[in-house]
Amino acid sequence: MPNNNKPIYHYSDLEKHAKGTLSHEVFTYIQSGSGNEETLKDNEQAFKKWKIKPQFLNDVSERNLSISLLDETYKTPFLLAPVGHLGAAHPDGELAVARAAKEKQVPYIVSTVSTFSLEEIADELGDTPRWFQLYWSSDQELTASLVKRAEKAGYSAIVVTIDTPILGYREADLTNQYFPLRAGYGSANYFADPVFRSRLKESPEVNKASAIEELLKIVFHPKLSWKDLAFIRKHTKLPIILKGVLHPNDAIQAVDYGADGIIVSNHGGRQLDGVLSSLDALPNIVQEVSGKIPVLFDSGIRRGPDVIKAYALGADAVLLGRPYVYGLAINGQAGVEEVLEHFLNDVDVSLATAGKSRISELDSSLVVKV
Ligand SMILES: Cc1cc2nc3c(=O)[nH]c(=O)nc-3n(C[C@H](O)[C@H](O)[C@H](O)COP(=O)(O)O)c2cc1C
Ligand SMILES: CCCCCCC(=O)C(=O)O
Repeated sequence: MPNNNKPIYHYSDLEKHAKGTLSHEVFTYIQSGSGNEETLKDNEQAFKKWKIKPQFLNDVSERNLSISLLDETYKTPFLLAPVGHLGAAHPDGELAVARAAKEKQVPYIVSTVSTFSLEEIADELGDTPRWFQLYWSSDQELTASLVKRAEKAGYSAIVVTIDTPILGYREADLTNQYFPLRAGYGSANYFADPVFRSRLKESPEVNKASAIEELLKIVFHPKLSWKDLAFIRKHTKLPIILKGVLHPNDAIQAVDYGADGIIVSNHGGRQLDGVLSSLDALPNIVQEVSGKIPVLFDSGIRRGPDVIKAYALGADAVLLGRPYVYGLAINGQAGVEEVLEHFLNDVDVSLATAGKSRISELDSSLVVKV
């Protein structure tokens, strides 16, 4: 990566170099959180409260980083979190991420608000595992169409983001008056959709600005409630995973309403500021639903030991967010690959130096809260 030809390891260096590459508005959109950014900071701080208690002399000469999830085996212990509007970070956007994910065999959760269509991204991914993150539109027919297209394009799970009935109060973006959809990034899935197109008076090719304004009216569905999950179930055979669970009661509801998995996440501190860190939320949620449905985790993963701690606290998989986006901003596909390579090495070294050989060996006996 362009760091005087030196590789970039530190998360703070990734952030610094991305900042030097991107416009102020785009960098701020990626880096910032909502409100006073307390939750954003807490996400990283929470990892410092947990310490690893390694046990040695276990023969860790051969290690395995693979995980089992929803009847599949994934080669890497993390998936790429859905991050929208990636064309703002790099012209190749999600296509570059897809190529890097394919190279490193890392599963990719593609955002609804991607800059390229879910079909174009799937073409780049080949047989790399992929899930589709759904922003459930208030236009139900459009929602059904997105889900059907994802299934047809080989996505193997639908991730319904539940923490975004509307967008969080993002003071930094409001200050900058920067909204990536309006800036032209993130509408590809809608503009390619026959249902969305049928709603427009003029095609997006003729009047892009008006198509984006129509999209902004229906992108979220604030009326959504638990019973609506049956609607998606009717339209797909794919597993349905709810992203944004922080309360154990929501985890229990997820099981009751037939979800196939949940992601404990506070959206990287970008929705409600003042919510608890994802790591603080994890143990109670695991206690309620572990063994019933998989519990995935994101928000604040920056290094290998963070991955170890999340698994030790009961996560069945973790998602990587901002670090790979900074890699993309700095050097496109190669930048993402470098971040993934370093992360895989870091997790491998962290596993061995914690005295373990497999991700599946990580449990709560390995950590202590201080
Ligand atoms: C720039 C940006 C855009 C995001 N876009 C989406 C999105 O489209 N859908 C979604 O469910 N989550 C989205 N997220 C949240 C991520 O999926 C994930 O929860 C978050 O990045 C985790 O926090 P971390 O990156 O600080 O670890 C976005 C996050 C960022 C930073
Ligand atoms: C009006 C569309 C906004 C999409 C938001 C993408 C996202 O999740 C984020 O955190 O930003």
